[in-house]
Amino acid sequence: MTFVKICGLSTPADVDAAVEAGADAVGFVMSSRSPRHVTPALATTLVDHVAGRALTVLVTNDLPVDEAVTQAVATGVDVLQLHGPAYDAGAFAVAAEAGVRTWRATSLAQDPHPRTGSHGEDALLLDSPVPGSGHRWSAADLTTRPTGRWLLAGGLDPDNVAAAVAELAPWGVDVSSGVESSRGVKDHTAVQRFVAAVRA
Ligand SMILES: O=C(O)c1ccccc1NCC(=O)[C@H](O)[C@H](O)COP(=O)(O)O
Repeated sequence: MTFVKICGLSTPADVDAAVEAGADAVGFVMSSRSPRHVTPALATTLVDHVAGRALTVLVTNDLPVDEAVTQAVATGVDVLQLHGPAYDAGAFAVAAEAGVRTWRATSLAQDPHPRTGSHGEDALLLDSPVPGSGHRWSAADLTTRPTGRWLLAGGLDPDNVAAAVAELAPWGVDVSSGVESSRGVKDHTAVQRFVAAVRA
């Protein structure tokens, strides 16, 4: 069964909508310039609200790795998603030394031949170059398809996700702006439609 992560949640009602729709994971973004940014206090509240009903993922692209690890531990998330070129293999080693499980988010522009686990990560998320933008990258450019635990992301929505899954057979999918009514505001009906489309 395809794993589903709904990313960029910022209220307890968002969490309930994702979990009740059947999402496997929920993501909380800690990135100063994101419309989905959550403070450490809010992230902790949201993780507590999940209460084990889904995997919790802290996502960042601009925190120094030490700070990201500190926040992952403090908020109690299951996984730290280090997103983009700021994080090299050394950064993943820092997280591993602290006992923090990681996912690595990259794009074909950054990493033309992405390989799950190349930085010691538990899963790979293949995204567009601008995270959370809804930009759809071309699967035709994917010459080497990752194997193992990899998630497809970037421009997915309830109407295109089934075809994307059929075409690329990823281990999982991730969505943010494709299930929003306006930037940073989750549309709970769209969340439900997205998960149902993947499951169907
Ligand atoms: O969503 C953000 O604003 C964001 C900001 C900084 C780093 C990562 C961010 N999102 C991470 C995700 O995993 C998104 O779900 C992924 O980029 C897909 O986004 P979308 O194309 O909008 O579905």
